[in-house]
Amino acid sequence: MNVFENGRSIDLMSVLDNKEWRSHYQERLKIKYPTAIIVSIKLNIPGPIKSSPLLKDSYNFGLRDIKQYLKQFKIVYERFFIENTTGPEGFLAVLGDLKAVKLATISFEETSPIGRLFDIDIMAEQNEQQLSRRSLGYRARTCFICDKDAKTCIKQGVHTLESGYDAINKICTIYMKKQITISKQSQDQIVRAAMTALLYEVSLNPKPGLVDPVSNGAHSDMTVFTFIDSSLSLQQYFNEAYAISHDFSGDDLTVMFETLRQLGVRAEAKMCGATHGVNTHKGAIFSLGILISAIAYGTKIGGVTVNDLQKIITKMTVNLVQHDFKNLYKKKQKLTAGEQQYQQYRLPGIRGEAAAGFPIVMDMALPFLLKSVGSTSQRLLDTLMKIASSIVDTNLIKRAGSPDILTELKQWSATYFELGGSQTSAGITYLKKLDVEFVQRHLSIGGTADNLISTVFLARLVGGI
Ligand SMILES: CC(C)(COP(=O)(O)OP(=O)(O)OC[C@H]1O[C@@H](n2cnc3c(N)ncnc32)[C@H](O[C@H]2O[C@H](COP(=O)(O)OP(=O)(O)OP(=O)(O)O)[C@@H](O)[C@H]2O)[C@@H]1O)[C@@H](O)C(=O)NCCC(=O)NCCS
Ligand SMILES: Nc1ncnc2[nH]cnc12
Repeated sequence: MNVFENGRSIDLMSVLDNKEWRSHYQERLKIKYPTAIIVSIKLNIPGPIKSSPLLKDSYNFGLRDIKQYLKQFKIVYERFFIENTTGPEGFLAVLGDLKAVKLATISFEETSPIGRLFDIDIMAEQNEQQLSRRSLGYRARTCFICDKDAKTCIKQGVHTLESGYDAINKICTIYMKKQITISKQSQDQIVRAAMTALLYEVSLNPKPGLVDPVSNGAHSDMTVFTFIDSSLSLQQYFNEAYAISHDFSGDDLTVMFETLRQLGVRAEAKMCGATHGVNTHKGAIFSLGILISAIAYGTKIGGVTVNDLQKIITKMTVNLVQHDFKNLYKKKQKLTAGEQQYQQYRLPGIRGEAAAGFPIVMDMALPFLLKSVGSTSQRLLDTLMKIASSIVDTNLIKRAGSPDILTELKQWSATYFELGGSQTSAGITYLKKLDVEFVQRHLSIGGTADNLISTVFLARLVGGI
């Protein structure tokens, strides 16, 4: 997730003008609400980009939290300027003790994962000075990169803007993932969501090089019917994956994963039986199996956040990359594309994705899909191309014969979005053109399709599609 994406840079003059405007606004509120405490809430974002769609989302989520921290006080006025190019900000007038209000906002700053990005000023008509953290015995705000005094780091220019952006991205990504919760659902609901995801993905058109109801893309051995047969053959596996994980009571989640893998071997064989030997869903068997297993385990008692789901998955797959890729040179059988690419380029492929907790799906594609607008088809096409912007698709690399193809994939994705994506006829025409090019060059983005399947599955479970 890049929270600065689609953000516009502003100049120093605008920042200074905004500061003056804020100060006047505060003064006016102090006069209008002489017995209230005025709370100014803005984001603390270094650099020229102060606003973007995701920064506005982060602000809105944080605001909801701040109001929770202030719930014991009566709010008599509130006004927010979310669209300000200088960054979202707003004002509250609350009735209560100045110190108590300040302590509540400090508590938000210190305990909420997104609190560090917020700058909250408290003032009242009777107090000339703003109440500071220090005056209440708290240390000054810390730098979100190195944890030292923020003011010193800023003054001395200790960090690059890039490292600041990285830190902000991390804070926002974790925070957003904590906001997405998969509630406890029945085995049937989970399995249905997996089946839905498989069928939605193959029904989507136009996809570059992939199979859909209109075209077989760059796959001469598959049609949409092969995918329907393949999908239906997996229903029992999904049920089993859920059952073994729901019943798992040990602490070592790699044991649960090992059991799952044995089911996966059988599911792959069943898929091959249903498709007459064609690999339609090998990646999806692996990824959806892990997701179902982690959800079944994580929702035994109640809901699980996407952040916690990721933690479960990384515990399940902690040894996966080392285990699967050790001694490849001794292997008698022909190496798979994934193994061969690890040996040649050190690309960890789908195993690496799993071991990292599927970051493309959970950090990027899921929040993107949940926020996307338009018809189901438009939302899924945009999500597919979003995934294409950062995936290391080993299926594509295998077809192209080199990882250099990833640079082209990034560019295709960027051009698609520059043209307006699925919302414009230019974007759709471009996808159709890409499909023709993929077929001519015998390219396919099977890994990207698998990531879309995982994303739709999760979105379905959180009611986002
Ligand atoms: C770990 C396993 C999934 C398998 O590993 P393996 O080494 O056998 O496979 P990989 O080559 O690593 O590829 C795995 C499939 O994952 C998809 N994928 C690729 N990149 C990513 C990514 N970044 N994130 C997620 N998923 C990704 C991709 O699947 C799609 O492509 C399929 C078509 O591929 P292919 O068979 O090569 O067919 P074609 O392109 O048509 O080539 P030709 O036929 O023309 O030559 C399509 O089905 C999509 O699903 C990769 O294929 C797992 O199987 C495993 O654990 N294996 C170890 C043994 C085992 O325990 N097996 C039991 C199963 S749990
Ligand atoms: N629609 C599709 N076409 C080709 N390979 C895929 N793997 C997963 N979905 C696919």
